[in-house]
Amino acid sequence: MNEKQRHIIEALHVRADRDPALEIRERITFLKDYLHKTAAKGYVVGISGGVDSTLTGMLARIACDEWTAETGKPHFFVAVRLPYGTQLDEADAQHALAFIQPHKQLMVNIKPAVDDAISQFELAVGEPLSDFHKGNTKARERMKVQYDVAAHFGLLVLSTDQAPEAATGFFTKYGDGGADIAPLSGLTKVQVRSMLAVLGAAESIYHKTPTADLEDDRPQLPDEVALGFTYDQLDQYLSGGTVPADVQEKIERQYDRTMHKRQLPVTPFDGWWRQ
Ligand SMILES: Nc1ncnc2c1ncn2[C@@H]1O[C@H](COP(=O)(O)OP(=O)(O)OC[C@H]2O[C@@H]([n+]3cccc(C(=O)O)c3)[C@H](O)[C@@H]2O)[C@@H](O)[C@H]1O
Ligand SMILES: Nc1ncnc2c1ncn2[C@@H]1O[C@H](COP(=O)(O)OP(=O)(O)OP(=O)(O)O)[C@@H](O)[C@H]1O
Ligand SMILES: [Mg+2]
Repeated sequence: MNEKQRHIIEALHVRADRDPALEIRERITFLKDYLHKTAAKGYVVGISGGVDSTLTGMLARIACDEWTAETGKPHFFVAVRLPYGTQLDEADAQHALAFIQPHKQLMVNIKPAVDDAISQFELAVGEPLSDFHKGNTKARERMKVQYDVAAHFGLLVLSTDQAPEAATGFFTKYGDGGADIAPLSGLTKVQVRSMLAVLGAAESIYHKTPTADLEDDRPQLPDEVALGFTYDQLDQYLSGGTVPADVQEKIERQYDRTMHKRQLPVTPFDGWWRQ
């Protein structure tokens, strides 16, 4: 393992030897501890039908149940469906909701807001926003809705970010990257899947192909196609293993290129970007 790989693994708190049952318990405790500290009434997250939000939602629902029982005060988890119009894999999102059993479910169609924003952009600039950039607008609109729900009900917004996404900056800055608390931090993708399996999710849920599903022109595009390497390879690298040299180079380049996404806005007092 070279120095760079060791640095990335440490910076992202990845550990290959995590026991799924133990991780479930520790992360639920973390979510309860933060409710205790902040006196928030619970948590909210967007449920897409993908593995990351399903695990995040399940941990949050259990944490809220336990904290309600322990304090005698009601705490609750709100799941928000945030489709852009009709979602092709809506059935998977419904399966995820049935598994999680959130205390409250909401559905906000982000299409009118996103379409309005990009048509006003086009009016102002005189050129259309690309389909790729429109994808990031969708992610930011989802963030906005989750913050509205959090403010209205006195909740905190959950991030679904795990180690492979953090390492590659594979999230929208201030979109799905914008949240209050990140309970899946440091987990590899296979650890996320194993935790869902231990929690009793159906195989169709924990084996679902990851997709950001942000582009109109390439619906359901698998993350692995967009990234140019596989989650297994990313997990392998983040677990201290060996991957083909070209993949290693791509991962490390992507990590460096997206350093700004793992920081607060750059100030004159920060040094990380000068290195
Ligand atoms: N060096 C630098 N220092 C400080 N800021 C810098 C910067 N370079 C760009 N920026 C800023 O960052 C912006 C680019 O970042 P950003 O807007 O995030 O956009 P970008 O990283 O270009 O795109 C987001 C990527 O994440 C993927 N994604 C998004 C959302 C969800 C998921 C998923 O897995 O579900 C995946 C998406 O498919 C895409 O590949 C620039 O427009 C600029 O404002
Ligand atoms: N259609 C959607 N409805 C509600 N929330 C969404 C939707 N699309 C994305 N999100 C939110 O954005 C987050 C980031 O998406 P991402 O694709 O990384 O995670 P995922 O869909 O949960 O899992 P996977 O990576 O396996 O697809 C989701 O976890 C979810 O909170
Ligand atoms: Mg997804």
